[in-house]
Amino acid sequence: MQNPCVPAIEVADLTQRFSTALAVDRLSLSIPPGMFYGIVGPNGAGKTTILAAVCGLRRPTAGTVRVAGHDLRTAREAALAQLGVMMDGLSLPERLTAAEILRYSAGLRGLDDGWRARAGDLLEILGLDAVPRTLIVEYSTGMRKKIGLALALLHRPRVLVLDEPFEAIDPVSARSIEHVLKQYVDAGGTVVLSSHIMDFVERNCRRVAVVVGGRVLIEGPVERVAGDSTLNERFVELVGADPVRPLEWLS
Ligand SMILES: Nc1ncnc2c1ncn2[C@@H]1O[C@H](COP(=O)(O)OP(=O)(O)OP(=O)(O)O)[C@@H](O)[C@H]1O
Repeated sequence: MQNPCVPAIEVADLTQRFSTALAVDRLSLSIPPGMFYGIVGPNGAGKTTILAAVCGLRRPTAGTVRVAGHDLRTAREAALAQLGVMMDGLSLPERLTAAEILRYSAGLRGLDDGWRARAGDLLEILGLDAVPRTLIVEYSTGMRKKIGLALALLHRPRVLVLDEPFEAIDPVSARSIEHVLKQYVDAGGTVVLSSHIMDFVERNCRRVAVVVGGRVLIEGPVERVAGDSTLNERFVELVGADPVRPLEWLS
């Protein structure tokens, strides 16, 4: 259990400039420990860029990130030790099986023997035990997500950062993953995730930040952000629905 007075993640004035784009613009967020926290926004809003900075995968142009009180710039090792990360594009040893990659990760992290039971549980719950000889290189997109989640959880981090965890995941697996994440939060962990699945965010997240153009448009308890609408309706209202004109060539 984390100290309830110390935010799980604290982002202050985060700015990320790419050559052609200002992806994140002086963004600040304080994410309390022990809850699901959702970051939502339209395509290109900056969600992945924010999460990459939070995980120390990209050094921001400006601003600070603290993980459980540890500044990523001045106490990087302590900050990263608190984190489990699942993001697309993280490279995996492609010629290993799921069990081998978990063993490899446990060795790299110097985990004590308890990792074996956790690895077995994770492989079973995520359905990866059904394909014990399949190499990562042969995995589908959804299977890669699942092994990514298992790797993120193996060392029992205090904060899990998940970029689009349900993208490409079938409904049965999604339910298993939701169950695992709920248990993790019930045990005091913090899940910070980006998602386009408003239904999931509404059902599970205690707080949500709506990010547009690299800035926070609105942040707060999900029921307050949603107001009298569903979160999905509120999102469309906030972000602005594109007018849909009929395409004559389709009729
Ligand atoms: N490596 C990069 N180089 C240049 N521009 C980038 C790079 N990565 C992201 N961007 C730009 O930064 C902005 C934010 O992108 P980001 O991927 O963070 O958005 P997102 O909210 O995660 O989008 P999506 O919902 O589509 O995944 C976009 O304009 C994108 O084109």
